[in-house]
Amino acid sequence: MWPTARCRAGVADGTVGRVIEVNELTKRYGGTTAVNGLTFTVSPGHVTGFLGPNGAGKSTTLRLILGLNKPTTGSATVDGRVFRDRPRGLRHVGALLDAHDVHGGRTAAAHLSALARSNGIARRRVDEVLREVGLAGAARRRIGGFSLGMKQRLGIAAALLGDPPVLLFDEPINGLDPEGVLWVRGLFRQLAAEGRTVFVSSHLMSEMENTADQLIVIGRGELIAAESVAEFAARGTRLSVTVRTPDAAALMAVLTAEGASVEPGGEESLTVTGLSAARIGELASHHRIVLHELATRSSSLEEAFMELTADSVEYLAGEPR
Ligand SMILES: Nc1ncnc2c1ncn2[C@@H]1O[C@H](COP(=O)(O)OP(=O)(O)OP(=O)(O)O)[C@@H](O)[C@H]1O
Repeated sequence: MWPTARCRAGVADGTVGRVIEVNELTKRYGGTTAVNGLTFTVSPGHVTGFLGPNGAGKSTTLRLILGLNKPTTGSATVDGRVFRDRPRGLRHVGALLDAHDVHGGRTAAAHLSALARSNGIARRRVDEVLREVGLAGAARRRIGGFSLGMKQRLGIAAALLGDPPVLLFDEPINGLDPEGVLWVRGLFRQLAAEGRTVFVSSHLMSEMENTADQLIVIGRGELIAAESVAEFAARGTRLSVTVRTPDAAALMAVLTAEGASVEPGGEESLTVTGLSAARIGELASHHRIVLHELATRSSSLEEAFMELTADSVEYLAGEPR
């Protein structure tokens, strides 16, 4: 839970815009097109996952939303305006972009105090956010000695410092231990439940499926999907049936003749698509083929993500040695 002292002015007064709008956004670096004609909206009250394989353009898009880089064409706005034109800084949008991008010689408290001062934020927020992210005990330690997980927590503290209605996080789960991962998921959901806009990038669907309720998926700088997690999951729900039988060749012939697509696996198992488990059972019984296993499985969110982004994966590993 939030400390009672937590200020909520920006959130509670309802006057601060929370919608992120990305419109026909393109960013080129010389011959590299990092972002290509992206259009999407991120709304308050949700955790929106921003997914894409390595090099898809997620960090570039977040930097453009924050006004840290200029678009080649198109626009990225928060509350209808380019963010760098807004005077309220960290009190409007909080962001964790790169956890390493901090002065290692400073203490955690000094780092946050400097940010608070330059953004007109009360000093007491420094202690509040340090407590919130579990770093109160490390407040006087130099950041240079922090683990990646501690730096992520510090970056999250900095994002929360101004109690902003809009929050962006670039790969915040990297380096966190299991307790940290659970904590950060709960934190994001809590922030969204408070009516904030929470936009979180990741290259792993598994990190997002228990956290986000909306998804923006990109590949090679282009939009692949913008929908709820439930809608995204439905795309990938291609049912397959796993069958184990000592007579795999005979069953394969029967099922193929019925129009199913059958892939042989190890240990006398077959993976069948295009026929229900019930129909496979009937056919096996009719042909007196013994079954040792008959199980339906639906493809996971991770598989749906891999399928959808397969054509846009830039960096593929070779065959294992
Ligand atoms: N400053 C830059 N100069 C040149 N190319 C850049 C620059 N920033 C990003 N790129 C290129 O733009 C593309 C998108 O990079 P970006 O970092 O936005 O992707 P990402 O989805 O955040 O990837 P990752 O998950 O690996 O962090 C990549 O091909 C990258 O090499």
